[in-house]
Amino acid sequence: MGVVVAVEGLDGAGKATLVGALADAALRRGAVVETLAFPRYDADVHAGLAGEALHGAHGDLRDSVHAMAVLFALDRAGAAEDVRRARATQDLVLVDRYVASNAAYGAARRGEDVDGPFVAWVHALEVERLGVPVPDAQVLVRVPGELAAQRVRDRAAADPTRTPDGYEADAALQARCAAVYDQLVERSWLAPWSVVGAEGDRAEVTRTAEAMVEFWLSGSSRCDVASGSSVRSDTIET
Ligand SMILES: Nc1ncnc2c1ncn2[C@@H]1O[C@H](COP(=O)(O)OP(=O)(O)O)[C@@H](O)[C@H]1O
Ligand SMILES: Cc1cn([C@H]2C[C@H](O)[C@@H](COP(=O)(O)OP(=O)(O)O)O2)c(=O)[nH]c1=O
Repeated sequence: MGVVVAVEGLDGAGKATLVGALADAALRRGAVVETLAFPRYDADVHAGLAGEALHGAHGDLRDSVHAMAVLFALDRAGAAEDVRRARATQDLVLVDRYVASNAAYGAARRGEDVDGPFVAWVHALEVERLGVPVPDAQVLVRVPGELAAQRVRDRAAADPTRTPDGYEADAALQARCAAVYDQLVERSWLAPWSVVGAEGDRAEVTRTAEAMVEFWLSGSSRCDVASGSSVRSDTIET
């Protein structure tokens, strides 16, 4: 039975970069690894519609916080079997955005905090009703909002297919979302969290990834990280 780890954070935080480093670290350790990413824009019609709505299509669809969250949730429901199979056959399953993205972005859009109705609604919808598998651990890639926004702008400048979507272009939303993510961590919402800064260089990302993979795959009770690394894992439990 493998470990399912969801990697979360703002747009441009460095999630995909960390997922890549975690996968490399696990492979170097001889582990069998699978990587998934949500939304699955190309593989799932619900995600496809949500992605198009984020870029202004489908009338007022984007205006509805709940409608957008239902689409993202149905995308995950459609992948639930894949996640269960991966957990059964792999040592480590890395998921770039998962249920907590819906909780953080939806609550932020509604101006709610972690105790508001939206976060509870996401849990009831995705976990209790749709049967989306609960992850074993979650990682918040936490960087200052301005750095994440700059990375989104740089990415768009380098790749015209990555124009910022409606959420990415909304700095106030990203700031509220960062606050909700911090509350989700504080509450150990859904599963234990660890927090990683991604402001350092690539070598530091690699060191951090190696320490985290060692922790998950060894099942040790605490995560020893080289000094200078920015991982905070006191919320990890085994
Ligand atoms: N630790 C880091 N140091 C410097 N640049 C980074 C780091 N992590 C990510 N980046 C860069 O920031 C941008 C966004 O990273 P990415 O992993 O795609 O973020 P996300 O998946 O959270 O949107 C990319 O151009 C990436 O190369
Ligand atoms: C997966 C997911 C994403 N989102 C939001 C977060 C992002 O701002 C946006 C798009 O996801 P994102 O991961 O940024 O996709 P990409 O970088 O490929 O465009 O959707 C949710 O609100 N709920 C979810 O369940």
